[in-house]
Amino acid sequence: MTTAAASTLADADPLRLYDQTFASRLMLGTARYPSPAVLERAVQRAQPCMLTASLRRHGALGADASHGFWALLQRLGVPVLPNTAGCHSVQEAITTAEMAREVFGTDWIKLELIGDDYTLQPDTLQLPVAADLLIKRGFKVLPYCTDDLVVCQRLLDVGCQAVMPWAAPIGTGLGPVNPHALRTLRERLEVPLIVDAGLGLPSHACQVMEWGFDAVLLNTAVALAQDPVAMAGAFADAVAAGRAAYRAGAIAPQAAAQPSTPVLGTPFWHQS
Ligand SMILES: CC(=O)[C@@H](O)[C@H](O)COP(=O)(O)O
Repeated sequence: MTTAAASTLADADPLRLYDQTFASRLMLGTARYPSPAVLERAVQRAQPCMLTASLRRHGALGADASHGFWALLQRLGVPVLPNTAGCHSVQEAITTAEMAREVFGTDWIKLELIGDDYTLQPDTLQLPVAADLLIKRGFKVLPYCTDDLVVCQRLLDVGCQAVMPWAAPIGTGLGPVNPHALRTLRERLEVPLIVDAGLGLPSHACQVMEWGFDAVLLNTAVALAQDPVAMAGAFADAVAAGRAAYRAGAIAPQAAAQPSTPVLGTPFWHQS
């Protein structure tokens, strides 16, 4: 953490995941940026709490680019959250996680287990199996999952201390396609919930933070924006605004109009 202890751990409202606290509630992916320089500036602007990195992509870059990418991650000084992107089986995910632990020097892992190549929907039946095995091997697992309540409960049953439901399929930018399911998760689960994937606009991020989600993880909406650095900043501001609104306590919407101009002599509303 660099900036004045990151605003005193984001004004004493840190994100708590496993045994660690983080000042920011934004996680950023590192793929698909126009250049490493743009990625670097976007990260500097957004000040995310974690950066995801794919071991498979890292390995596929070739020696020079791979070293360059690793040097960039180290220079940025943001904790790395390796992922198991592209894995389709439990064994593949475990092997990839073990390699990522060595390469990136961290026990954190974003568990991605793809069940359908067209929608990139997670394999929700195998996810708890993989999470269970990874936790037993000492990993801090953040599983990318759907917004299915029972799947999330199973992931918590095997020891995940947070879950990452999607807003929409990866890379679509659709925003929360099933608000009811997401809000049900928030009502029923008392663990950190991170909305991961499918966010397209800062207002999507603000919306889910207003609902009480603890953080968001996104990549495409920033990396493919016309100005990724400005968009990174817009998302960081939106996440902070949504969190502040959640903590401030919103009014309940109601159908009937009520005058907001005080009646003479009763300038303040008070409960009787
Ligand atoms: C980078 C990463 O972890 C992605 O797999 C993640 O799910 C982000 O999705 P979007 O690209 O839709 O934001």
